[in-house]
Amino acid sequence: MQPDPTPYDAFLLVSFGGPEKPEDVVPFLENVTRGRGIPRERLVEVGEHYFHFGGKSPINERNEEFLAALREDFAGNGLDLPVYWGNRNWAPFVTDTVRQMAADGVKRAAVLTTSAYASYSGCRQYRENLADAVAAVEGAPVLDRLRHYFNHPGFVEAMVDSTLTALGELADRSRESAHLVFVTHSIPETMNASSGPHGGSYVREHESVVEEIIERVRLETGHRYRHELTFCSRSGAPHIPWLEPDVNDHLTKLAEIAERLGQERPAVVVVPIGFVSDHMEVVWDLDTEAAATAEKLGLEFVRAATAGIDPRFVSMVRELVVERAAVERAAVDGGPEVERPAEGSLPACWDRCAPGCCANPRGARPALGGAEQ
Ligand SMILES: CC1=C(CCC(=O)O)c2cc3nc(cc4[nH]c(cc5[nH]c(cc1n2)c(C)c5CCC(=O)O)c(CCC(=O)O)c4C)C(CCC(=O)O)=C3C
Ligand SMILES: [Fe+2]
Repeated sequence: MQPDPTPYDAFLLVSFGGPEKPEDVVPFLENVTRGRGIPRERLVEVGEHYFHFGGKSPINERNEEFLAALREDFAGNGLDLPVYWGNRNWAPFVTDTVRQMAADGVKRAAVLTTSAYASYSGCRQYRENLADAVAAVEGAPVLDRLRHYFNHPGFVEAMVDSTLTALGELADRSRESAHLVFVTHSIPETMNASSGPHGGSYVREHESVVEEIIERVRLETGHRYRHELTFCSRSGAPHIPWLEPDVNDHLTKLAEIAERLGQERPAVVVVPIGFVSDHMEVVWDLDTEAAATAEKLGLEFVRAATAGIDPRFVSMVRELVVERAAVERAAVDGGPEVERPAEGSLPACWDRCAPGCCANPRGARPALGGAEQ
């Protein structure tokens, strides 16, 4: 059966954006941090990460690969929707893309952001970007932001498999005693406290993904692995608390504990559940920095793959579009209840955010995709 995309006539992927060349790095960082009170030293340091890779972030190429995979998946499954792409911080900017969509006659589009979890940075700020774009473009299409997918089977299963594959890369003798070190982007504690409709969603959603992966890996291997949720890419002023432990500190602690107990140092599998593709945080903070920390500490280190263009993750996007289309049709014609798959302890995420969900620390601004729309 052909999937029915009605009421949608387009799909829009919204992402973070990244620099393409050395001259882009400083203006990109200015876009990201405008009005955010990030210390200059931190910007210089992060700039170095980009210069280390020739001034080019991998994120745009990863998104282009993802878009190509989406187009192929949509076409192969009879979902006849044009696919667009816009970013918050670098070209193609969301507003320019929305202008193009209006020019192409798009009336209503389903929108996926590349962040899987609730938080101001990963949710409401994108909703503000969408509101800004719609306000700036005459005749802009209606934009429906799709639900967060951290617990969608397409994401969870891709991450379970990448974890199993990474475990398989460890030496046989170190496998069972290995630690799974889950990693996501650190955010200020206050941003976690205001994430989701009642606060704390950012950490809670990650914890549910961690538990689900641990349990699924146990079903596959018969072994419940020791694990921890850790954080990377801390930014901001030093006196402002951000989520911890930092991944490097955690690796250091694992080595110290082994030392104290007179045990062999454990192998570690780093599982980047907070990042959907190999962008700068993954290739720098994990593959470069955390790998060097592990090497210095004498810990065997493997980094699990990100969801990337895993076919289940790609199909998930199509399934979310078709699901939301059915939800929107049912709201109009009272059609049957729509199945909304989700794995683990939390239900499928809401489609429209409640008022105040992932509150803006700088005060309320217009945001699309709220319950009032
Ligand atoms: C939750 C979250 C996600 C995941 C959700 C999502 O995907 O949106 C994310 C993604 C990303 N963050 C990225 C890059 C940066 N993030 C920064 C700064 C910050 N991130 C924050 C949070 C998040 N960030 C926060 C609270 C700040 C402090 C400033 C502020 O309050 O806004 C800075 C400034 C320098 C610094 O402070 O580190 C940079 C350069 C890139 C691109 C990487 C590439 O180029 O491949 C991506 C995908
Ligand atoms: Fe970030």
